[in-house]
Amino acid sequence: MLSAEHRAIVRSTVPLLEQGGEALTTHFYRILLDEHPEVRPYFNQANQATGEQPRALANGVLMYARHIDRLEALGDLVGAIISKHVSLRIRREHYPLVGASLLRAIREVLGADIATDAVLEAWGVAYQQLADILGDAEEVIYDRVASSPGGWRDGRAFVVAHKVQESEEITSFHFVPADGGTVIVHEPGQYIGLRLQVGDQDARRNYSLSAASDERGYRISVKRVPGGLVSNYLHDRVSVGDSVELFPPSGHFVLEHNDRALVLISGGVGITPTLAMLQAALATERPIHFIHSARHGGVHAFRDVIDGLAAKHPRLRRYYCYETPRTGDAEPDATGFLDKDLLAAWLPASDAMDAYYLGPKPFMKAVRRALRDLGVPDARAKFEFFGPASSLD
Ligand SMILES: NC(=O)C1=CN([C@@H]2O[C@H](COP(=O)(O)OP(=O)(O)OC[C@H]3O[C@@H](n4cnc5c(N)ncnc54)[C@H](O)[C@@H]3O)[C@@H](O)[C@H]2O)C=CC1
Repeated sequence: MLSAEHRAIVRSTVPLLEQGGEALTTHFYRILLDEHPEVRPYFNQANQATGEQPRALANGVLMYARHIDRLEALGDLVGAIISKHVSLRIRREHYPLVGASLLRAIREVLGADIATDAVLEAWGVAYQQLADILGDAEEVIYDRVASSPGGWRDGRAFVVAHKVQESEEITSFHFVPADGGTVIVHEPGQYIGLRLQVGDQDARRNYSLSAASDERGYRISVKRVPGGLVSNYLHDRVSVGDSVELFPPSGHFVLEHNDRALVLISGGVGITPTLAMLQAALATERPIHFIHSARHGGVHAFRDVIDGLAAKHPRLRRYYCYETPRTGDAEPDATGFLDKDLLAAWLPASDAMDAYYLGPKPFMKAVRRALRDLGVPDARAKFEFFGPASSLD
């Protein structure tokens, strides 16, 4: 049971975590992955290398410690973590491994003078509280999804029904269940967990679903990431008829249904969830502004699809921005980086819209700043970003 004294100790470690949180979590991940190789499939090694994963965890730990007296203030962060865990099928038995590694890392990085037995005890109890909150919420979702029409628990075998090259670097995969059954209807914006055996490695990844659900299957659209284990394997080795294992859809970056104009702003492969959102919104009467940035025409996926929809639905306006167009590219609406001036010209009135945006981090930073400058309230500008939102400021 987390006592007032435990809470006080945890709170007092916040400044230390703020200074050294990343060093701590980098060390923590090293301990966890070295001593428990069985959890490696849950972590994308590319995100480890860039420091994204340790950073995201540092943020989570810090926010938790800061709000230990008022956990409800964590709001969206807890939902995002739970969604991520659910999509990778994190189980209760994983939490003690993480907890033990975290405590050891605290002791080794901070040293015994700071990380006293009392500090470690307080963090041990606090971590257990967090593990219980997350573990309980995750079990509820696993049960609910398993008992929904088309739902399932754990992994389910799917077969690749179509594989479609969408650009020089993005390829779509349509999966249908190997058992011939239906699938749970996902919300536009959600992602799915995929489990693959790549050589002797068991790998798990999330991919945004790039089409609205039709109960028969799912589509993801994957960018080939240089050096990426799973994306290259999918592009080069996975073909029609092959099997993959999927975990049920999850994620809370989802389209909110209302009458306001819908603004979808994406950069690169960040286009994927906006495609599912667009499809869903086209079934309503909402005006839609679809804004997409690509480096050039060769890597611009789904242009034909969007152009076709815009020709059919006059309330869909589409705008494309190419950073550096190549000779022979179809004409974009603007060149260079998407910025405030372009958005000002392309957006509807700021008080009558909901914006959703995602793409690479510098793009998201630029869009966030521009939307704020244009008077779009943060509550009307939603984004998906697996790291501290403050790092977008
Ligand atoms: N569900 C999710 O959260 C998803 C997230 N993503 C993220 O989206 C990102 C997409 O990356 P890529 O396709 O590699 O992008 P990319 O490198 O091809 O760039 C996409 C666009 O962003 C623009 N851009 C870059 N820096 C900019 C800046 N400072 N200001 C304005 N525009 C800028 C580029 O000009 C380009 O037009 C990935 O980092 C991925 O993590 C992608 C899919 C789903």
